Amino acid sequence: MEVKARAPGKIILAGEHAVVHGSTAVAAAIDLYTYVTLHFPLQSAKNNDKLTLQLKDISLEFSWSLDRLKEAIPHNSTTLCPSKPTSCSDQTLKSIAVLVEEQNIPEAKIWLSSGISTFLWLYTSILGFNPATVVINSELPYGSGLGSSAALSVALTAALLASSSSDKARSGGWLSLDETNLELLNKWAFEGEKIIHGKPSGIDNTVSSYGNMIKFCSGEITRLQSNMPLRMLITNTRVGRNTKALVSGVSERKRRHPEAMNSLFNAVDSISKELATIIQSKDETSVTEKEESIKELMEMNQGLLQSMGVSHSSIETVIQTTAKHKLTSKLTGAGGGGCVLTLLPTGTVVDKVVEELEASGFQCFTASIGGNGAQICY
Ligand SMILES: Nc1ncnc2c1ncn2[C@@H]1O[C@H](COP(=O)(O)OP(=O)(O)O)[C@@H](O)[C@H]1O
Ligand SMILES: C[C@@](O)(CCOP(=O)(O)O)CC(=O)O
Ligand SMILES: [Mg+2]
Repeated sequence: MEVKARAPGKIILAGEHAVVHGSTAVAAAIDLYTYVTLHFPLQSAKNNDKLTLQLKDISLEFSWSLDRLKEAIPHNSTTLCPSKPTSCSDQTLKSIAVLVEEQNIPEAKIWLSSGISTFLWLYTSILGFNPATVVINSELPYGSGLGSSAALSVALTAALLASSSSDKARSGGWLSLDETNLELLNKWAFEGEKIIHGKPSGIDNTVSSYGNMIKFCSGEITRLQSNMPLRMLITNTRVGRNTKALVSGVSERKRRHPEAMNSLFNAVDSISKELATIIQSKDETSVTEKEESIKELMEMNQGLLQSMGVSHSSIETVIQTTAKHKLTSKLTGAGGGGCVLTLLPTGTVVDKVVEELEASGFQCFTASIGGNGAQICY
């Protein structure tokens, strides 16, 4: 039996980092996905005593005996409760880290460790110690601000919950989830993000679960209906970084300068709320006027992110390059490298700016904004 799921990456239009500290943020799904396929062996099959993880686009495979997993991860199979999202305790995370270390991940790919830990926690928490081969394939760049960690947690959880549900009539295509299942999915995915992000806000897994565009503040979700064209150029600086470390760095700066940092967070909150209002507005304001306001809000948000200490010279190079073409850019996601968003006002011709950015070694692409959320396929 086989179950598939997919979940999108995302861009944060405004509010990253501040959203971890209770400010409003605006995010949208993009049409780059992480795919998860669960293959369950027949009872009679010889390999039905292990759990195998295949990371297709990275060409790596990991395998654990079910007995080894039972030793390390304290799950009582009789109390397995997929309907009750549970955090991975520090103690269990340490045991899971040993299971990951035993796999001898190549040094150059050691950044995978937290993703594999998330996989082990979510798999055993939702499906228990059952044999399977889990194949994961992603279109998203890793550690680049496009929410690959959230897409992993959401797609994996969607496949696991789908495989544990009773009605598995062949769907013949991608099916979206109902509100009840989306809520459960999002809560489990948030537990996965905690392992990778340390202290996630929840916006990434939420927009990956629900799709489209959302306004998010301390767990409160508002679905946004855009009433204007929004085209963004995404430039990957190809500078790797770690969201958990960057998020922790902002928290440390807040500990050292609480009042100043809270003022920054309040300013970001206002920017995100104004952005959401502009995107949804149906008044007679022209698209050009709305685009000019959005450019200004992006510029202000970028300045505040610099003050939080999460910009990077590569990001500044993209910003300066696009500014020469009268375009406005801001980092998206955790920063410190990763991806940069550039607003493309109606009628913008991007050839020249893309040529200049790629000549600097950056990778440019446009992704459609506000697509599907998590989907399953039997
Ligand atoms: N398909 C995947 N397979 C395994 N691990 C993944 C996958 N996608 C993401 N990850 C994990 O998530 C980490 C990147 O998450 P993060 O630092 O939050 O950056 P971002 O979410 O912007 O990509 C990777 O280092 C890896 O541990
Ligand atoms: C920095 C933050 O606001 C977004 C992180 O995005 P990403 O993992 O870099 O794609 C963290 C969070 O909201 O959990
Ligand atoms: Mg992430």
